[in-house]
Amino acid sequence: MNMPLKSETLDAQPSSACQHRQEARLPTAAELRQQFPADERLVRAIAGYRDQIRAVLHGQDDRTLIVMGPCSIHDEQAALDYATRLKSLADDVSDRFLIVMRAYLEKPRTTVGWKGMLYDPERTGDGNLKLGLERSRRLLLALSELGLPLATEALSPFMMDYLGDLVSWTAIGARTTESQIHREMVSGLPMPTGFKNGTDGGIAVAANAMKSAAHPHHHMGISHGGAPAMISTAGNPDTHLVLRGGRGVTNYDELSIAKAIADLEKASVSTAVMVDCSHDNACKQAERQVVIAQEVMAQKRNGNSSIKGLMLESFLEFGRQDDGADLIYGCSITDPCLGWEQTEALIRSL
Ligand SMILES: O=C[C@H](O)[C@H](O)COP(=O)(O)O
Ligand SMILES: C=C(OP(=O)(O)O)C(=O)O
Repeated sequence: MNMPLKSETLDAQPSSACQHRQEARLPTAAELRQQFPADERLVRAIAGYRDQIRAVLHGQDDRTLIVMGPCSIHDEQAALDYATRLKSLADDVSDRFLIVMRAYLEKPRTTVGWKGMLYDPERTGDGNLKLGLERSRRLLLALSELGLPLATEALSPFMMDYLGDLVSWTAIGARTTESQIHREMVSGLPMPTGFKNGTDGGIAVAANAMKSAAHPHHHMGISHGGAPAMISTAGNPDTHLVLRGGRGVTNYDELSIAKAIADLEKASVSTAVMVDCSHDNACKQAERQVVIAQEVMAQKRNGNSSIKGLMLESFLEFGRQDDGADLIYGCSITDPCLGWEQTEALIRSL
């Protein structure tokens, strides 16, 4: 049975090829960037943010990198409101902390679920990548205009071609750190990148990922102009581990961090570590992030110079809600987040 095709479909496929999929044209990365361009001033600012993050990771800047913001963005206005507050806080604490906003547009799912604004901006379940790409790029431009460095999770290997010029730090998630395709992609990325430990808590996959991503690769891809291409990458020297716990076991305590650093040393990769205070470290209880962040910062103050950063999931309102009618403004529809008051109090207390 052939599925009915939506508008702007591609040329007819041989019948055996179209039984299980349909295709709809998307703008090329070059087209989207041309439609929503980043001006010279923004490009320079983003290059500067990336350099600052590198300096923290390589120990030339003593500040702590904090990647913080909503688990996912579903409402542009709420993201902008959050960013406005965050920018003012970031400026106040800029002598101690380099704050980067989580502007996560893609969500990796354990099985199925909403995959983020990029895929399904109207959350109908039908998917609309064309609109998702446009809204995502417009939002990243608007957030960048506020003067904040931005972070994403790089899930689709094609996303960075569309949006990567607006991103200062990115993560490869726990579910994809072992993927060769993601390691190849990181090898060609112009920004510092954190590899999460695996969902089982394993550090070796992240250490292997860092090794692989530091190397040049040749891989299949799509050019900015939209043609199939062999992509050749130079290797990314600015990767690091993100500890996020695994299988309900945390890994932010002194012993776990020391063990992770020893594993990184053994693998001869960077020992720079960021602790994700959420996910399995918080056992999905957002409020736990507060004590975790305080404990990790105490370890750093006590001399653990490998600890370079924290990740926090935070939004305007505490907790999470199921998607549907009558949504609470500024409350996560994926993982639970700290609310703004708690977030601000935490950062100032650190
Ligand atoms: O960060 C968000 C989630 O932890 C991740 O996307 C997995 O979500 P799920 O287990 O609800 O699918
Ligand atoms: C999905 C995320 O994290 P992890 O890959 O650690 O589950 C995230 O940070 O949003």
